[in-house]
Amino acid sequence: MRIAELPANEAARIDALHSLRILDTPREERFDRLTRLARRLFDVPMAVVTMIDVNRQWFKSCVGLGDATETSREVSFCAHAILHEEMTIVPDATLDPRFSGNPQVTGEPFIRFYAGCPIKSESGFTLGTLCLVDTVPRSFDADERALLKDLAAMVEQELTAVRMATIDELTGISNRRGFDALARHALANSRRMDWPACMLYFDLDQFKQINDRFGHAEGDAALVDFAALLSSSFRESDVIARLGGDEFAVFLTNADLAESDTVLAHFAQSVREFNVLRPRPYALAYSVGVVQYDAARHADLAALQHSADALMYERKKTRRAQAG
Ligand SMILES: Nc1nc2c(ncn2[C@@H]2O[C@H](COP(=O)(O)OP(=O)(O)OP(=O)(O)O)[C@@H](O)[C@H]2O)c(=O)[nH]1
Repeated sequence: MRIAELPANEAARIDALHSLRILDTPREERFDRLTRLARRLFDVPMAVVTMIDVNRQWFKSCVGLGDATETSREVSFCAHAILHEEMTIVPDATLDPRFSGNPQVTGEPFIRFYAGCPIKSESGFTLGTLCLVDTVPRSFDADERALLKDLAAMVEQELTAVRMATIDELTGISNRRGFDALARHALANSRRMDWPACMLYFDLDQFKQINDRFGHAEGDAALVDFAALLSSSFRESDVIARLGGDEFAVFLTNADLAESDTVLAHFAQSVREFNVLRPRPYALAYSVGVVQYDAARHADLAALQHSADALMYERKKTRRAQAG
């Protein structure tokens, strides 16, 4: 078995993949219908949409592989397929030195045939593949190649649709819909693992004044700056979003109130430094409410969000009163 080398643009490719925020999201019918269709059209037992992450291949959708959601990158056929512009066809894996000793060939699920068509991001990075797998050797003619390419293009369209529906166009972080999906998933995970989780609800102070005094474009720039400060201060595993207007939220997994306060202090310092080092005609200021998830108080994510919003509003009122 040969382990695939890394693509030349690996760091930028991983950034592009992570910015889609699709990894570890739940299964979606829009992708499942394409893998089901592929399995039927090509009469293969397995069809998968994979994303090649740093150390693993993660399945956005798979039929015929049971409940598997990922494998290590080392044993991934698709880690090889993403190195090529054209699709990768392996008629018989036992005869291919890259794969003959692969545990997925020598053992379950006994892969023999593989066809993987690269899936690209809108910016042109190969994120993963749409692949077909069979347990018997087979050939793949020109018509079949064209058909697989068409299906891969449909997967790319769905990825674009997901991005457009879940990412805030101005700031590039998740929008409300993206936040709801990712944070709900993260909350379910925290409950299962019995981890603490916190919701942080931010609202910029006096934001309307930035628009009124310096123009809408400057207001937009302030929102972009704030989103970038959030993104650089929190972990990649945290869910960061612009919920709308000048409201932002962060969902912290495996963090209690004390840890949230530490992270928030670090964030406040970053904002202070930003205001000094990148002087704009105004300073960024915000109010924030932090609430730790408590199953007895919060029936669901919406209830948690509501508590954090209410607390933020209390803080804002206090700040306003103090400002006089
Ligand atoms: N530039 C810009 N402005 C926006 C955008 N979305 C909403 N706004 C403006 O954001 C402002 C939000 O107002 P508020 O949060 O009520 O005002 P504020 O001045 O921050 O008030 P406080 O939160 O009480 O300090 C409104 O004036 C909206 O028009 C956007 O995408 N870009």
